Amino acid sequence: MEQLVQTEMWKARSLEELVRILHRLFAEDKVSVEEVQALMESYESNPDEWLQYAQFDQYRYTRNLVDNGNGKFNLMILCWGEGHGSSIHDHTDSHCFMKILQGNLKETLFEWPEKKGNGEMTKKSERVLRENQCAYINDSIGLHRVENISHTETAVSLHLYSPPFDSCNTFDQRTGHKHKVKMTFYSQFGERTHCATAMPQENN
Ligand SMILES: N[C@@H](CS(=O)O)C(=O)O
Ligand SMILES: [Fe+2]
Repeated sequence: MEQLVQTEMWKARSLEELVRILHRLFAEDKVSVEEVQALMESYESNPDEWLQYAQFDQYRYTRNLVDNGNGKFNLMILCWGEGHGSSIHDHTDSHCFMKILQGNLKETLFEWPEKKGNGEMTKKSERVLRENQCAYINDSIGLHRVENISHTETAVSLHLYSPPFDSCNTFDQRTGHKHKVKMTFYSQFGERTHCATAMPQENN
């Protein structure tokens, strides 16, 4: 029998509703990247709904777990102080959605280095992501670095990773050498954790 393909357009009216719809989408066998991206973009950031998760550190960006997606995805809020950024990194073969909740973040894309990388990494593009925009990346698109380049404003972003992962590779921009790092949460469900390591920030 012929099946009708349903192309629903979701609108998330709150963070809670966003989480609910994400659970529904990820319970299916196949998940559409465009659908998740559009859904995340449809949520209009409301600080009252996410402030409880937004814990900042003085020295580096923090990762704060909001929901573990029934094992299918991790949804987290990242808090970026003025000038904070990540190293160039991959996403461990997962899908990565990144929505801006507050402020702006600069995303720089890089090509994967040659196997025996021994030189400056190739920059592909850069862009500034603004409030409510949702970007997408995976390892076949390339590597990226994310930075809050503002000296006066903090930034907050909402990231969804599927499947969840707790380590990734960082890359030295000058040499292309990679280094595996473990990533932990600064807080989980609003509660501060004991160990917390985010990616060390290179100073380029
Ligand atoms: N992928 C990074 C954040 S970002 O710089 O895209 C992380 O999960 O910590
Ligand atoms: Fe990333």
